[in-house]
This record gives sequence, C-alpha cells and structure tokens, in this order.
Amino acid sequence: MLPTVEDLDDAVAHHGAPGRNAVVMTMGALHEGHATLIRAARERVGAKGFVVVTVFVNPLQFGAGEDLDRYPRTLDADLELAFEAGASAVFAPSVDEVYPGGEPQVRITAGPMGERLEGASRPGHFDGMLTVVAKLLHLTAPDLAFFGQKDAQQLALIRRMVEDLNFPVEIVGVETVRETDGLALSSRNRYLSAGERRTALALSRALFAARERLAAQEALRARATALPGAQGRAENRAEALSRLGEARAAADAHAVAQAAEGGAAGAVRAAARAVLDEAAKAEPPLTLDYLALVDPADFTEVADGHDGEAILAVAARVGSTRLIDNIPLTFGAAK
Ligand SMILES: Nc1ncnc2c1ncn2[C@@H]1O[C@H](COP(=O)(O)OP(=O)(O)OP(=O)(O)O)[C@@H](O)[C@H]1O
Ligand SMILES: CC(C)(CO)[C@@H](O)C(=O)[O-]
Ligand code: BAL
Repeated sequence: MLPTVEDLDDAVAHHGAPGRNAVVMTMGALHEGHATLIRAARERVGAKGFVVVTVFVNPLQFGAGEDLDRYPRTLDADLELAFEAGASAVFAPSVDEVYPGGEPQVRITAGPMGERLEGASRPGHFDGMLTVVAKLLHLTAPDLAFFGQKDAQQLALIRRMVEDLNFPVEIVGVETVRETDGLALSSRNRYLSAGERRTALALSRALFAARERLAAQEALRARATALPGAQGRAENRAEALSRLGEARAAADAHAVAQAAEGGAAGAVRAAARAVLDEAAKAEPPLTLDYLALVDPADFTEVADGHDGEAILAVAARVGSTRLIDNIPLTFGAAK
C-alpha cells in the first residue's frame, strides 16, 4: 500500500513496465465491479505489467449536503480485493497528500457536456472529478486507464479531456457489472435497507424494459420494411401489413408507422418511464431525478428519428441514497 506520492513515484520507477502501466481509479469500498476493472487491466498488461489501483474519496467532486462524510471507507478490505484481482500496488493517499496547498486554485472545466444530466444535478461535480483524474493520471503516468461504463457520462468526459488536452493515455471502458437480479453494483448500494433495495431494482428494470421495447420496435420495422409495397413512407408499410389481413399487424399499424419513421425513441423512453412511475408509488418510493436518452458523444437528448448509438441513463433517489444506471442502445440496427 502506497500512502504518499513519493512512495508511488518510487514504485513506478522501480516496478513500472514501460508500455504496460495501467491505472484503475476508485473511491474505495471496492466491489466486484472494481474487481472486474482490475482484472481487465491485468489482462491487458499481462503478468509483467504494472497495475496501480488508486483509492481516494475526492472532496472536490462532492457538493454541499452530499455524502462525503458518510461515504464508506474500508481500506483493509479494499487492499485484499485489489491484490486478489491482480493489482500490483494500491495508492491510497490522504486529502493533504493530494491537495497539499488546500483546494486547488486551477481546475479542469468539464464544459457543456459536464453541465448536463449528472452535471445539472450535481453542480461542480464533473470539474472536481476531472481535476482529480488529471492529477492521478500525472501521478501514476499510465499507458492505459480503466473506467466503468456505469458512470457513462464520467467516462465520456474523461475521454474528451484526454483527447482535448492530449493526455498520453488510452482510456478503456468496461461494461457495467450487475447483481444477478439486475442491480448495478455500486459502493452506494451499501446504504440501502432491504426495502430500499427492492425499490431500487426499478432502475435496472426500467432500462431492461426499454431495451426490450426497442428490440420489438426494431423487429416490427424489419418486418414492415420487408413487405411488398411497403417501400417509401411509413404509412405504406402499415397499410401493407393491414392489407395482408393480419389482425395483429393491423393493430400494430400505428406502432409500425412509428417504428419505421424512427419514433422508437419515444417508445423506449415511455417503456422505461412506466416502470419508474410504478416505483414512485412503491413503499419506500423511488424519486426520479432524470431519465434521458442521449447521444453518447455529448449527452444531449436524441431526436425522435435517431439512428445509431444512444445511452439511456437514469438517476433516482431511494430514501437518502442517490443511484445512477444506464444502458447502451442501438437504434436502426434492423434497417
Ligand atoms: N457496477 C460497475 N460495473 C463496472 N464498473 C463500475 C461499477 N461500479 C463502479 N464502477 C467503476 O469503478 C470506478 C470507480 O468507481 P467508484 O469508486 O465511484 O465506485 P461506485 O461503485 O461507482 O461508487 P459510487 O456508489 O460512489 O458511485 C469507476 O470507473 C466506476 O465507473
Ligand atoms: C474517477 C474517480 C475515482 C475520481 O474520483 C471517481 O469519480 C469514481 O470512482 O468514479
Ligand atoms: N462513481 C462516481 C463518483 C461519484 O459519485 O462521486
């Protein structure tokens, strides 16, 4: 375990493997999601590579009234999990070690993407996050840095910072790790009572319902497009289905028109919202912060006729715990 920058420098100088240095940054309270990141890093750099795991609860990215003080700190268990998963070293500095002059005067600004969704709910969060990520990239000097897609907007902003400011590092995204019932692993899940956890399952259920709705819309679209006389406008496809006398198809005519015209985005949002609306009536209830279907490049809301990649992202509060989740979706795959 390395508590100081000097220890870290020393370890990188003596044990670092040029071209095969990796970092996994965390705020501790490690779980299987973190272990997956560490394993992915070890796999990429090989047995002779050097994998540093950082454990640091960064005050800069917490707003007033957020959970900085109660954020779980479990260093002994973290060390065990990190080394078990393949870490070469764990850098776990104090706040004074990272910010010896107090809060930094100069910071990274996340820009417009950092003001949307998580940024709108947590003003200043992404500036604080990018500032510490920039510092930790300088201190650990990695060739590769691994981040989870569970924090999709964070990952997109880090990629953007690295591109915009020419950081010499490859950013690797790792798929979200979930419990068997769908709940995305998160250190903040520890705050949940059994009842709150039941309600919190609505986040992943909403995302999965949306994914299923999209698959159904895409299947309908493929079928409608393949019908004779169905070329051209969406209504032609709907009529072509009806002409065939298919009761189901006739009933679906509107959905076909919607799907063929690219109205799938609305249907996808509605499917997720229905699950979240139900959870808002549960005991304890879920309070929705946002549900958004966004372009992965800039996190702006996608238009109704969107084709290509999108991210469906959700944030909600259950009791005093705020949770986020998201899934990637591909629109127009059935063309
Ligand atoms: N379920 C998960 N699957 C994949 N990566 C994850 C998962 N949870 C966290 N990570 C990733 O681990 C890294 C460290 O995240 P962090 O320490 O904040 O954990 P967390 O569980 O997301 O905590 P929190 O509850 O505070 O959001 C980030 O890159 C994050 O995206
Ligand atoms: C990237 C990070 C370690 C920066 O503090 C944090 O935001 C996190 O754990 O996702
Ligand atoms: N996992 C993102 C870090 C945060 O919530 O502050």
